[in-house]
Amino acid sequence: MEHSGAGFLRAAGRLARAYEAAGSRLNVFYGEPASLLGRLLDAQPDIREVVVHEDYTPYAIKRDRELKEAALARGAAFTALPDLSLAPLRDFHEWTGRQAPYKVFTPFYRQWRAFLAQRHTTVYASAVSDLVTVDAADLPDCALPGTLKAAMDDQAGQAFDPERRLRGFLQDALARYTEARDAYGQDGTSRLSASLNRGEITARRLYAAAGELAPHLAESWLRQLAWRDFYLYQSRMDKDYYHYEKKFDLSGLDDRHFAAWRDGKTGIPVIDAAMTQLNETGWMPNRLRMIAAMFLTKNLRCPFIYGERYFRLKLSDYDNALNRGGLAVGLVARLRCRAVFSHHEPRDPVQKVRSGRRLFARLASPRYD
Ligand SMILES: Cc1cc2nc3c(=O)[nH]c(=O)nc-3n(C[C@H](O)[C@H](O)[C@H](O)COP(=O)(O)OP(=O)(O)OC[C@H]3O[C@@H](n4cnc5c(N)ncnc54)[C@H](O)[C@@H]3O)c2cc1C
Repeated sequence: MEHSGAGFLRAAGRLARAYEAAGSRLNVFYGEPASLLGRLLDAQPDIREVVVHEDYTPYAIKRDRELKEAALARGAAFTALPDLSLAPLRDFHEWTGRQAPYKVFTPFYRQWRAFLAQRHTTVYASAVSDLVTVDAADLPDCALPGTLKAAMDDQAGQAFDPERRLRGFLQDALARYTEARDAYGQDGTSRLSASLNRGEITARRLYAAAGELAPHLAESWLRQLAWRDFYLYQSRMDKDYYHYEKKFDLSGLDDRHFAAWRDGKTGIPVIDAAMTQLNETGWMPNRLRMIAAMFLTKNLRCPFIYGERYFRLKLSDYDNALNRGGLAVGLVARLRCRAVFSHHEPRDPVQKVRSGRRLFARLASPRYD
């Protein structure tokens, strides 16, 4: 199973055990979401409201529309909370007073900081023990299949606590973050992306904790959280975001070198080390994701969708909007705006990765010793 899927199920398992410890129950069903919800509401007429977290991928938008229809058809209210991003994106866009959405990061970032300074939404205060749950175990034919159940019951990483990781990072590592985040031989970033993406901790909590524990140090870290919001914003506002491959002509590109890239056999140490790290651990630091994606699309001239699909299978923190943003931005920028593309591109990429980046290559891939 994919790294990110397994991670999601393990996180769901941790949540189920937290409910159990609080004397209640997390009900998990397997099947087509809207039809399951309909069956659940029919079986439990006391449920008056269905609450979900807003999500912006094409699949999620369609799923949530169908869930809403199923709820309303049975007289239950439907509420979608906009808490995936740090700034609620619809409110933010209205607040800016703009017609056209931002397409460039820096002006977006300036307004985003100003918006948060004025209107930061605080973290929800409810704990698992505050929530009332029902026992819906008798809904027939919708138990998790065995492999998914096993992944949910897998207690590897049981002790992982995103809140503890967050506090540890803010107290011990944030002071070095600006230098360390691109020094990929070190472990200088928070490693909270997977927890954020599967909803174990929210961006709001990160923002609040940074304000409490290290306000004077947090700017360059908040800038990275702004990138996350920027891609989520683009994914909502840009109607082509999930369809660039249909919009642009990729016919001049080809996949001849994709297998070498995927298997870490390009002969360029830093690329091979980065891909080896990904293949063996499900992780790759941000700067290496940028370099590996650029190398695939620009140097090897491979369509970005190959890299996108491969990262989807392998990244433990895979997220559709962020992965597509990271990968497609090079392509779109190259087609629309050369200056932005060049900004990310080393002047002579092959030379630069060959000369300057051997340390990481040796750490992650001993065959380069
Ligand atoms: C090609 C490519 C693919 C990517 N795919 C994903 C993906 O599938 N899932 C994913 O979560 N991130 C993705 N990113 C963004 C980024 O690489 C990761 O979020 C980051 O490496 C996570 O490490 P961290 O939690 O230690 O981040 P930190 O440096 O501690 O940053 C804090 C948080 O800010 C956000 N963030 C940091 N850098 C970026 C960035 N460049 N873009 C957007 N958000 C960012 C993340 O949510 C991160 O957890 C991708 C980037 C590229 C270039």
